[in-house]
Amino acid sequence: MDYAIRTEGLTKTYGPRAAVKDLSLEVPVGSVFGFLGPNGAGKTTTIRMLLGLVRPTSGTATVMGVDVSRQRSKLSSLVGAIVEVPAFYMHLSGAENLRAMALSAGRELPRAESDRLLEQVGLSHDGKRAVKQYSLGMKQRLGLAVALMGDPPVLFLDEPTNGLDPDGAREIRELIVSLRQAGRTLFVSSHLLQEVERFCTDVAIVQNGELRIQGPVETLLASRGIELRVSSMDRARAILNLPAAQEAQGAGPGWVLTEGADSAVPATLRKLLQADVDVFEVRPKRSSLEQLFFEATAAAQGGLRQ
Ligand SMILES: Nc1ncnc2c1ncn2[C@@H]1O[C@H](COP(=O)(O)OP(=O)(O)OP(=O)(O)O)[C@@H](O)[C@H]1O
Repeated sequence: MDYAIRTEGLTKTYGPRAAVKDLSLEVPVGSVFGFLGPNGAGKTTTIRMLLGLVRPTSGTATVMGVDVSRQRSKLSSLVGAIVEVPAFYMHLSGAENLRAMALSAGRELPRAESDRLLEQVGLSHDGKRAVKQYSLGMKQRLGLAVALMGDPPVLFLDEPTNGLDPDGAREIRELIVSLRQAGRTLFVSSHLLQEVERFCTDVAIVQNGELRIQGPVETLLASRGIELRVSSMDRARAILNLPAAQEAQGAGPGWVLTEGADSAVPATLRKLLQADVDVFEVRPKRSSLEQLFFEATAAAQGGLRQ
């Protein structure tokens, strides 16, 4: 497995407090990696270290094989980032802003390239309008166009949908998926677990600067049994040998939960139907990131949280 980003024991302390503690991350090439955690968990500090903006207190981090502390000068061609909505020249157009930003970074941006960047972020038709007329979502997309200058293989987006309305957030999500399809790796920090579940391929959950869980979304949220909505819960439980009072784990009244894999569905249905128990719905019980997060953080707090 090739990793676009890898950290080992990454730590940043401010005075007596550790903002990030002993963090070891593995971000596969071509993934959309959700970096999740509540406010103050250490997400921004981690991103700043990975961008070479903050020096780690200890530990190592590489981006596309480049050590972020020792080879900082090589990082700029490898990464693009939006850490906050960038400060634009409000009276200039989107295209003019891109050219101005490129100039301030010491290079001329050919017209064809600014057109291509605007197209990539869905701003082709608005490139000539002044940025002061842009919505927050459009400004965020223009920020992404800035991050995409030089075509870096890795993009860092810190809370990219913060403050956006549902339409703006959806546009950013679609953009993230299309940027990944072009072969990039996207490292996306967020505290919005439900939202991230929709587009991330991999996630890490951090809390108080420490890693709680990481892995591919598909594996982490794998099926945890089968839920069936039946005409008689008592009889279904007796036939399937399920413990009584199982509602707490199931989806509520009328539903029973079996531990079988998806492949056990036909045999389970046959047993119930042969015993005259009607089955109205069958579905795999999947975990959600939210559930995973509460389980992971509760374990760290000695099981205090449900
Ligand atoms: N320059 C600094 N000096 C002192 N403490 C800091 C500094 N930067 C961050 N911290 C502290 O480190 C901890 C982690 O902050 P960080 O901003 O990385 O968290 P976050 O997960 O990005 O949170 P948010 O979602 O609120 O931005 C916080 O307790 C914060 O107060």
